[in-house]
Amino acid sequence: MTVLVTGGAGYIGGHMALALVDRGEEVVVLDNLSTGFDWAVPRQAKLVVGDMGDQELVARVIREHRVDAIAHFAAKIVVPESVADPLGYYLNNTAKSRNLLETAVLSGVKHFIFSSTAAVYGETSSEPVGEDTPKNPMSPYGRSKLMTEWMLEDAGRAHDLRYVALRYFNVAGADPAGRIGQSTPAATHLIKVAAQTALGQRPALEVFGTDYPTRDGSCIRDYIQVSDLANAHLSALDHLRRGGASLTLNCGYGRGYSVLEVIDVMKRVSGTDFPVRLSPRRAGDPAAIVAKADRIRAELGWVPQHDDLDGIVAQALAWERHLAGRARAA
Ligand SMILES: NC(=O)c1ccc[n+]([C@@H]2O[C@H](COP(=O)([O-])OP(=O)(O)OC[C@H]3O[C@@H](n4cnc5c(N)ncnc54)[C@H](O)[C@@H]3O)[C@@H](O)[C@H]2O)c1
Ligand SMILES: O=c1ccn([C@@H]2O[C@H](COP(=O)(O)OP(=O)(O)O[C@H]3O[C@H](CO)[C@H](O)[C@H](O)[C@H]3O)[C@@H](O)[C@H]2O)c(=O)[nH]1
Repeated sequence: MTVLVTGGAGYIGGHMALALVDRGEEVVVLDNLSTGFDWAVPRQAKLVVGDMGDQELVARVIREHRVDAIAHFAAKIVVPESVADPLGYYLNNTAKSRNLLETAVLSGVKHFIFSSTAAVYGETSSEPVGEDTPKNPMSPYGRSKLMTEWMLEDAGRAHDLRYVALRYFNVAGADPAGRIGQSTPAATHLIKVAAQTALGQRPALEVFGTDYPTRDGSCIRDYIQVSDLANAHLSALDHLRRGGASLTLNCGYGRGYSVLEVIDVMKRVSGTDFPVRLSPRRAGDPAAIVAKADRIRAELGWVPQHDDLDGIVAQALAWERHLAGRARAA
């Protein structure tokens, strides 16, 4: 039995590939390396460089590696880019996911895990956000993901395929053992950008909006550590292999931190008082989004191990230092 990890050369897929090989699973990664890195794939996993929408290639990989489950991470993930290039996002994230799903069904793969996102909810009035909250995605990125959830739901009803769709909240941190982390140089995620600023790689950290209706005026997010998230996928895989029913679950800790609170933690953990600029709101940012996080614990028995913002920030910082060392050595 082999798990096919699409997007396994990327940030979160790479942590999943690592979590799988760490517990002795056979893993094949399929990645087109558009934002991923071949060196991020664990050496015990096989890397196939190619496109997840290429049905001939995917069918061959499934056959040759006797794939029994697909963990589908491959996607374009930058919200403002999706606003500028919606059709590119619908092609890569929705149309190619359709192809992948069809290949899975035709090839007899019965277990499918999908990387969805809290971006499917959009601006919400309820806090924390439960899985049944009405979906109102604010960007083509969020819509491209919601459409894939719908395809999964329909395909699951029509075919012998069960799935777990995991809606990640804000993913951050790195492998606690320091083997991999978030490596995209132009990443826009707050904790990564704050780590780069603390190391002097950026002149200042911008706070996008301080006039939100929140406790300190800045946006509130639920930051989930990336290996905890990978472990949630392992639990999802075990659930499906046990014959469990299809599920759609939030992945978050159920607690929110504001942008200003995250900055304080980064300053304290790094010991650097880096410059911070108060800037206007960034388009498309909801004021607050925090997971209602009980369903995943009940359904999968998932128990987070790294629910600690100081630790998450320290991991992000350590990984950024590692990347700077790599760049100097290159
Ligand atoms: N990072 C977050 O905070 C976050 C939050 C919610 C959901 N997600 C979802 O998690 C998944 C992984 O995100 P990430 O942060 O690791 O991003 P990432 O950019 O690091 O990883 C995506 C990987 O997919 C690959 N890829 C993209 N299109 C492909 C294609 N057509 N064929 C083959 N490979 C392709 C890229 O090369 C890359 O390695 C995505 O589906 C994303 O929507 C991420
Ligand atoms: O330099 C920065 C970067 C971010 N922020 C703020 O920090 C918060 C978090 O922003 P991120 O860019 O880190 O994350 P988002 O909440 O925008 O989005 C992330 O989580 C979403 C789910 O909630 C989606 O899945 C999306 O793919 C993923 O990037 C936002 O209020 C943003 O305005 C800043 O103030 N300055």
